[in-house]
Amino acid sequence: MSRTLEPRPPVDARAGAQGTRIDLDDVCRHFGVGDTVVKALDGVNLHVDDTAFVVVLGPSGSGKTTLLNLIGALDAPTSGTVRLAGTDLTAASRSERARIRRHTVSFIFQSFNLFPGLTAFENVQFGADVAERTDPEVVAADVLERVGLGRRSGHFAHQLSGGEQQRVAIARALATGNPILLADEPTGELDFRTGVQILELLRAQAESGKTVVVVTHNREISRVADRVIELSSGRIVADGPPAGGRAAIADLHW
Ligand SMILES: Nc1ncnc2c1ncn2[C@@H]1O[C@H](COP(=O)(O)OP(=O)(O)OP(=O)(O)O)[C@@H](O)[C@H]1O
Repeated sequence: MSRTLEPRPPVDARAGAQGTRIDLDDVCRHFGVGDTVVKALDGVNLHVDDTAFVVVLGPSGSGKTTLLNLIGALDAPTSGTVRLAGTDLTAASRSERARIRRHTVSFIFQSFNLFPGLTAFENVQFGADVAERTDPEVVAADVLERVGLGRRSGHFAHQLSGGEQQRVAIARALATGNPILLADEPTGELDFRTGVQILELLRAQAESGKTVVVVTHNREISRVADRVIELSSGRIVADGPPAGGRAAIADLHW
């Protein structure tokens, strides 16, 4: 019996009226290491109020992953407030933060992080299960098709190329239906051609109504962003559209 996918709810219906909003006010994240304090983030103000493809750029150690972890409710700031889709994460209970992780944000990692003992289909279904989607199997089949891997659904991670694994990881994130995608160096382990395909897939998500935040040290990737946020030593040192205007993905080189 073939089943059809229920119409996807509009982004705002799942995440509340403020859907894809990200708000950080005066955020510091300091780590005590022995006698010293590492200021991973130091007075960050950031407001993303529309769906967009946002690239956070900065050298190693500038605070990119720390920022992503705070936006994704995986970590809490030392001071300041982080609000996601209108919910103040810094005032939220643990269960409220868990709800945000389930229904608002999804992560994509540099090293894919697929479950090796699960097939591509099962990895993707996991995303739908965690987000408590109705009919997770139908959702998984739909998103695997959308990332062009419908025919590889029975394959395990070790049977897939790096680019295919990253597409499965993106499908797993999409299967949640969550409105905000956070990607930490998603092309870092891929060759240029495959990296470009992954960027195209991520850009398409922003164009279909999600907010996509990509952190990278690769300045070339920032050329295709709607907005580029530059971090240096835990501070935002630039925030705006790419210098020279947004480039087409086909014009990238690295
Ligand atoms: N748990 C921790 N304990 C101590 N210091 C930490 C911790 N997490 C991060 N840091 C420090 O905070 C700073 C920012 O780290 P972060 O990982 O956010 O940088 P990054 O820009 O993502 O770097 P990379 O590009 O190398 O991944 C670094 O100096 C790092 O060593």
